Amino acid sequence: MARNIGSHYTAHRVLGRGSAGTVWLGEGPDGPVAIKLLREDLAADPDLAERFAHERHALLGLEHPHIVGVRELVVPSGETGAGSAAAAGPADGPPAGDGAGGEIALVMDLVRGPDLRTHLTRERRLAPAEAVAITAGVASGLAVAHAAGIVHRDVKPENILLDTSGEQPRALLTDFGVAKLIDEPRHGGKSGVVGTPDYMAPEIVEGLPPRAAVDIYALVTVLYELLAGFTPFGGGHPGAVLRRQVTEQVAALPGLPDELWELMQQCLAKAPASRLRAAELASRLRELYPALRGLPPLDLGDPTLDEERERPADEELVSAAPARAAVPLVRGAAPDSERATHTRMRVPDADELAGGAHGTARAPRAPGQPRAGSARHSTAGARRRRRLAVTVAGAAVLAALVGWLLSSGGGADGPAEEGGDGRAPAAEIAVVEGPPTS
Ligand SMILES: Nc1ncnc2c1ncn2[C@@H]1O[C@H](COP(=O)(O)OP(=O)(O)OP(=O)(O)O)[C@@H](O)[C@H]1O
Repeated sequence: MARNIGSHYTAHRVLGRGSAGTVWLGEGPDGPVAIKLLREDLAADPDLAERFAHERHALLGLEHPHIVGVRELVVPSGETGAGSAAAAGPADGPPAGDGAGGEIALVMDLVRGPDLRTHLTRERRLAPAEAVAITAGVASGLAVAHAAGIVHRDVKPENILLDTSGEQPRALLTDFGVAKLIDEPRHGGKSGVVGTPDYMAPEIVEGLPPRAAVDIYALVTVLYELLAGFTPFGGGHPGAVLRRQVTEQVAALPGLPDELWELMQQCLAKAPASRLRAAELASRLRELYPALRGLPPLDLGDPTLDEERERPADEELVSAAPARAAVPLVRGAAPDSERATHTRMRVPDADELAGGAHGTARAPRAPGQPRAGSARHSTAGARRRRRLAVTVAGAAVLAALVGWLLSSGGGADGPAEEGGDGRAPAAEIAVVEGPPTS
């Protein structure tokens, strides 16, 4: 049943769900739109509504062929920049944006086509030219955002939509600024980080404030994944992934032209200052594009075989995590026991922080050669893949925690054998698995 959103928009049916809310197919004065309605428990946070209202200008101001445009922001009445009022809908549908239900909704351009996760799952790996074209487009969108002082902070395949309505598919980055707004601490609250470990730049793990270079790191991680079918440091426990982000070097992808690989390595550098800026990344990728045309997807092995071998290890890992009361990904959210997994960790000492003994970065294999690690990065695994995101009370604490994690047994590749030593936990990482991507 249709519901009003603000005074100009109507939501018709659900297109998909994310961790922060539900996206609806809607209708507005200028035709079809997508409407992202934030979860009730998030929207009920007056600070969050205020932050969205405060960022209204930035959210609505980003216009670029590779960015999903935000047309309207509907926030509870009383907040600066509130959307227009309309009658509230029934409890089971999307409520209206008049403040009665306290809703926050982002009215966006409707993208006709799948998200990149869905596309990659279907294709297993993309041909270098396609992967590079997608990445170059998104990089050009990022360049505009970065020039406006906006860092995305959550670049990943789920947030890249493919418009397939034209002759050539066009990649568009969505969810700009949403991660930052949701992540910001309440007044007087603790600081924290929210992100998806596979794409999280090392400086975030180390507690530095996220700057534009984190988006470059994440985007080139996406490029790596499009080419390889798995991310450079993914697999297993999220804490282990975070530790690899900080300590391990990315494994080369056999069969990739040197120039492209060198570019990727530069953008995956641990030091943010070493990475290219978005505009340069876009133009360098476009320069490389003609030489890549006609190259087939990389031949790195059979992901189906990986799936068979790797899935049990992943499940063991989840069940090995100590059970705790559910802790939400997003601060203030209601726990969801069905999709939550958790781990808790103590602060390591200096020796432990040195880490490194349990390195788990995987070298790409020759065809047919099995790969140790998680099913999350195989294509078959991706079909069942649930996104992992991590939230940490105190980003600096995370920096210490991840170094400790593998050395004390939270690592992806040996969780069961290497249990904790019984020291009392002093801080924790809460891990929540998101719903399957639609
Ligand atoms: N502008 C849009 N046009 C068409 N479909 C969209 C649009 N924005 C999002 N969607 C679809 O809605 C679904 C949910 O999107 P949403 O951004 O809420 O979640 P997500 O990015 O998958 O996860 P999360 O928000 O947890 O990172 C996705 O499947 C996406 O393809």
